[in-house]
Amino acid sequence: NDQTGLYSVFRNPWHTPLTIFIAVVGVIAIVALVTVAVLQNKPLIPKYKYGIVLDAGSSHTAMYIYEWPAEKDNNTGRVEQTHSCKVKGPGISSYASDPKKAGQSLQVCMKEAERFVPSERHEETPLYLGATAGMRLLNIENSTASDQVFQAVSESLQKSPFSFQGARILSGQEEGAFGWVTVNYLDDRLKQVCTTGALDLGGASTQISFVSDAFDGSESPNNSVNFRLYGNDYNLYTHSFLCYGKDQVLRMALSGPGSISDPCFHNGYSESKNYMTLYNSPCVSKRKPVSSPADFTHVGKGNFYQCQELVKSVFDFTQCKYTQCSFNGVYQPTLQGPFGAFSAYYFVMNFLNLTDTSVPLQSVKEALARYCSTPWETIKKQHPGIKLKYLAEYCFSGTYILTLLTEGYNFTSETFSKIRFIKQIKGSDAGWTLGYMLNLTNMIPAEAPDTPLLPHAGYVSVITVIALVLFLLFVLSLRPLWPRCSQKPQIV
Ligand SMILES: Nc1nc2c(ncn2[C@@H]2O[C@H](COP(=O)(O)OP(=O)(O)O)[C@@H](O)[C@H]2O)c(=O)[nH]1
Repeated sequence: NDQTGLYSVFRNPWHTPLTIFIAVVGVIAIVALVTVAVLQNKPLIPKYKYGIVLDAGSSHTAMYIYEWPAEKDNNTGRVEQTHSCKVKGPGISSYASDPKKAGQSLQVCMKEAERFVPSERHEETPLYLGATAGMRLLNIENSTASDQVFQAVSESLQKSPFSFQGARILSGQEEGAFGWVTVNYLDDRLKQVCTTGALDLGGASTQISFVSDAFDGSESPNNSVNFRLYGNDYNLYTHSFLCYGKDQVLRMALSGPGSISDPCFHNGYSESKNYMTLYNSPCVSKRKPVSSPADFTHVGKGNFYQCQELVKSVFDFTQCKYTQCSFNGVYQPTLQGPFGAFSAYYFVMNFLNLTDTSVPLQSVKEALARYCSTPWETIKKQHPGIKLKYLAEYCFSGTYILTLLTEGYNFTSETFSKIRFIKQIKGSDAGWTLGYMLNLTNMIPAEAPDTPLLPHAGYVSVITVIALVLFLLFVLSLRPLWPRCSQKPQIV
């Protein structure tokens, strides 16, 4: 008994086998809990999926490769453009007389895509070709030729290792709506009520798309597109003006009165051009004079204000059967919200150094007027690296853009400042291609996806803190077993 008593005085209660066992199991459990929480929620090694879209425009074709993390397909803002390739040569509609060449022209970019998309993903990567206004016009003019071009490009794309999903003409409404989806997706606006309008200027058509409180679709159902994205309903106004891309408007302006001595080209510019090539488009065929010479000399006289009047003459403001119209009798609700203007809007305004819309509209016009009145020789000397075809047209294109925005769409000096001229948003080009792919791959859900309560780092911290608290509680619960300072004198 005495012995036992002595032993109990010297015994460290932590050294009972049960306590040691519980302590070890407790520590292992906590370490395991934290490790599992960290590993389970750590983003896996990035594995990406890919999608390829070819934008067959009127003046050229461009290929875009998109990628997104394989395990998270439907979170906003996660699909990114990783590569783009400009196809050499003109748009596919220019190959009407030799369709095979349209198919061949795509091969260089398709080979590039094979290098940029990892080979184990080739087979499952969807590949789309969408054609816009150039092919819409060819289809109006000669539908057999348009079918042959599609046949040729489809055959060429089927040879690629990707999963070819078809080549087709996008309607103007789709082009406008998908451009709007792209801009708002990249801007992370799709979970919000306030969205950004989209202004797209091509060579053969132009699109305007925006959400307006004043528009419910009833006045002009053809201009209405309804979306349900991430749990929000959008009633989008969109219109595509065929023939109002800048290349076709240039033809219309040239074929009108005063076309030979042209205020939209610089003083000193003089080029011999062919009437046949000018009129070979359904946009201008009605304007063709009964008897015209084979060639004409296109002479510039560099006057912005006269150019503006000439450009205005291509718009019809005389008819409108709705409460309000933009032009050509097309309904347009009151403009609302910020706008992103891309494609040729950006190329032209960027070249002219006029992308800063905080500059008053009047000053923008004055700067363009000064540019237009600069002699052609001076312009060429100032910009030696620029393709002469583009260089010659910037005065016209800038004038057309300002006229379209202010006279056509009714932007005022105040609302003009809400336009942003953009090429890319967060590294991806603004245009219809991304929105088109997101739609076809069902990557934007109608309802908001369930988002985790906490971000990864926050989640791990909370788990760690809870584990520590549990451990402390556990240690405290063993309090009766803690060694105590004995009141009794210790016998040594
Ligand atoms: N200045 C300039 N213009 C360009 C460039 N790339 C395309 N464009 C012009 O921008 C317009 C875009 O046309 P595109 O996309 O082919 O036409 P869409 O099919 O009518 O949408 C055309 O008028 C082209 O000439 C560029 O790099 N610089």
